Amino acid sequence: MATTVCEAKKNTELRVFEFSDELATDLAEYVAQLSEISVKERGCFTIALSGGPIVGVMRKLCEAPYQKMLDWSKWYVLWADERAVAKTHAESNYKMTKEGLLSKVPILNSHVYSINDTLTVEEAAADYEFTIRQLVKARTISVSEINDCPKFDLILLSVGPTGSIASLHPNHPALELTDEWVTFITNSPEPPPERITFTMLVINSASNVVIVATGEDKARAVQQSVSQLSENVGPDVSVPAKMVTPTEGKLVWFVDKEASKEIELESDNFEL
Ligand SMILES: O=C(O)[C@H](O)[C@@H](O)[C@H](O)[C@H](O)COP(=O)(O)O
Repeated sequence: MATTVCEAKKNTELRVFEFSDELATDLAEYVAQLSEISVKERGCFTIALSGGPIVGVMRKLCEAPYQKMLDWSKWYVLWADERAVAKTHAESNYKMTKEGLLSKVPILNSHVYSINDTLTVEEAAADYEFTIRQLVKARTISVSEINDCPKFDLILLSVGPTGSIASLHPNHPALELTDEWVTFITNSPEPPPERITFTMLVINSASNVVIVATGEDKARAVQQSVSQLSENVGPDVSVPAKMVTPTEGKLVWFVDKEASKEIELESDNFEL
């Protein structure tokens, strides 16, 4: 199977890859292009990452030509969600990112904004929102003209088997928050239970959102999230990934063969 690219609806694209290496290569190229555009237009590139397979699929950015080509000194790195554990803990998204990306490319330490792991999860969420407010105030992070929300150049997410994204899980009240930028949960169905997460408000205010789906256990979630992309449906809190519809931005799904098993690419839902 060659790489399949579908324009599922305006500003939403679905890319399906036969091999994981192809997915990683295309993702690296896509992130590199966004970085180049943002640095040219705004002088910096703000990216928010999540956990799961994200750092692994970004691996090609640490290799030639990107390792030397990208203007890493202009990158500002934050997390769309983080587990409330110490930064040295095996489950810390920061630790995973440090080992897989930050230690391999010349991103400035002063441009890396991790969660304060000495606070309670509730305090850490408020503290992280404050950090983001300062970056918005300084215009390091752009601002949405619609709702004054932070407008990240890229939010890079991975979908969970239930359709979760960041640490927003199906039917969780956090999905319906309309004021907060960052919130916390204490009952994540996936361990560890305490996490902080961007709200849908911030995710949907980004200039670009990427959702990565790898592995057969994501097939159902991908099908549920993308099958109605071409229709105008209201928010469906039972499938958080389906709620990702950037207001002024673009969404691209990077899906591997296994995770694409339940979608019918030839259906009327997609224009090939
Ligand atoms: O820190 C986290 O747990 C995440 O940010 C979360 O969004 C995760 O990436 C997905 O739930 C998919 O994770 P898996 O691929 O490991 O199922």
